Amino acid sequence: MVKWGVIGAGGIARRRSIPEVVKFSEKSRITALMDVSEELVKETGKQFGIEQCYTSVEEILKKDIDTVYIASPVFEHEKQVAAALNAGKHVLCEKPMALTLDQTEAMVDLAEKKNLKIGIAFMMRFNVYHQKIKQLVDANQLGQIVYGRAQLTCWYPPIPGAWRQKKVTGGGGALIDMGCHCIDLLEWIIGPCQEVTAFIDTITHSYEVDDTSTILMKFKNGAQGVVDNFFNIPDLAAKNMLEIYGTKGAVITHNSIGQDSAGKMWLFLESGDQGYSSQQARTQDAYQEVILEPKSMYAQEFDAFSDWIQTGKKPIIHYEAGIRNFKIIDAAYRSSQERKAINV
Ligand SMILES: NC(=O)C1=CN([C@@H]2O[C@H](COP(=O)(O)OP(=O)(O)OC[C@H]3O[C@@H](n4cnc5c(N)ncnc54)[C@H](OP(=O)(O)O)[C@@H]3O)[C@@H](O)[C@H]2O)C=CC1
Ligand SMILES: O=C1CO[C@H](CO)[C@@H](O)[C@@H]1O
Repeated sequence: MVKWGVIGAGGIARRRSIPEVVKFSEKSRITALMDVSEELVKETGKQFGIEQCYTSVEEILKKDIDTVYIASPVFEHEKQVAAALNAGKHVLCEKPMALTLDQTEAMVDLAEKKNLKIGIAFMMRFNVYHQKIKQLVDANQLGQIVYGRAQLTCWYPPIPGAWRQKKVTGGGGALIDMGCHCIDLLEWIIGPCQEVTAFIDTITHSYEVDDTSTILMKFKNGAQGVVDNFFNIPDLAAKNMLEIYGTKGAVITHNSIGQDSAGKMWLFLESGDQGYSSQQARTQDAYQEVILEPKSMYAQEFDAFSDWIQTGKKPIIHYEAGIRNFKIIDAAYRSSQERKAINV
């Protein structure tokens, strides 16, 4: 078992990562927690049977842990990641890894210098439906991939003091917070993106970061893609869909993009070249539903990282995805400001 410490135990860590790792992980044991609130960290420790609970980064890093999961607000990542690496711990960092690309690259350089592992918590790659789609695409079952779309939205009204609602603490809005997952999924499934065009605005809420973002991606293999992220659509109104279309078929998911390890998926495979149909009659739903057993994304991402530490097998969530992701996000913000397409 790899011994993990958690820095920032109160938000997503308490809601999803800690409970799911404690319940489902096979290779990772959380043995220490840290959060700024003593009451919260002790309560969380009690809830999950974790005895070592601290309120300072220095304290937790002195303990006998192999690696840390950093799930504090984004503006804290840079210094906490550096502290962890300097203390000789491997790091799995929540997304986005930092506020800027420069900070992200500096973290990776430090990890390499220290000969330690660093990864980004893009847990959505482990959703069973996304894994299935990746297999179908890699096996050429959908033919040449021509289009992909990934959507993640939530209703996020102004909240006093919320770090996500200020550029200096969150790095940006809907795009960096939620779009990072969507961009990552499309690049992982379709391949590297080479050009981005975007419209990114704040049209509903009173905060400074974007609540409305649509980006158009052109991939090196010729495929095109759309990533749409909104903080101003009611939660139940959006299906958070992943759609991948190829010359031989397509897959569509509903609610597979998000924090739940669940979702629904439909697959259409063409049986042969049907020729051109001038009628365009689409009278029956040709899609078949694919039903898979959900598996905790958070437990899988921890275990893949633990495996990297124990066996050297590189996981699909290593730091390169974090750097690529930032380059595309930066290009998108620039495209929207300069009103032109940007090469990545
Ligand atoms: N992969 C996923 O599913 C998700 C990932 N995230 C990512 O996880 C990270 C945290 O987000 P989220 O959980 O929503 O944020 P929250 O603000 O809800 O929670 C973070 C926790 O860290 C605490 N904290 C604040 N400052 C520090 C500090 N200096 N050191 C340690 N802990 C601190 C907070 O305490 P206090 O509340 O008192 O400030 C809180 O308990 C972000 O990178 C975010 O993008 C977020 C949601 C989902
Ligand atoms: O990573 C994340 C997953 O989805 C959330 C919305 O549902 C985001 O806000 C969050 O930061």
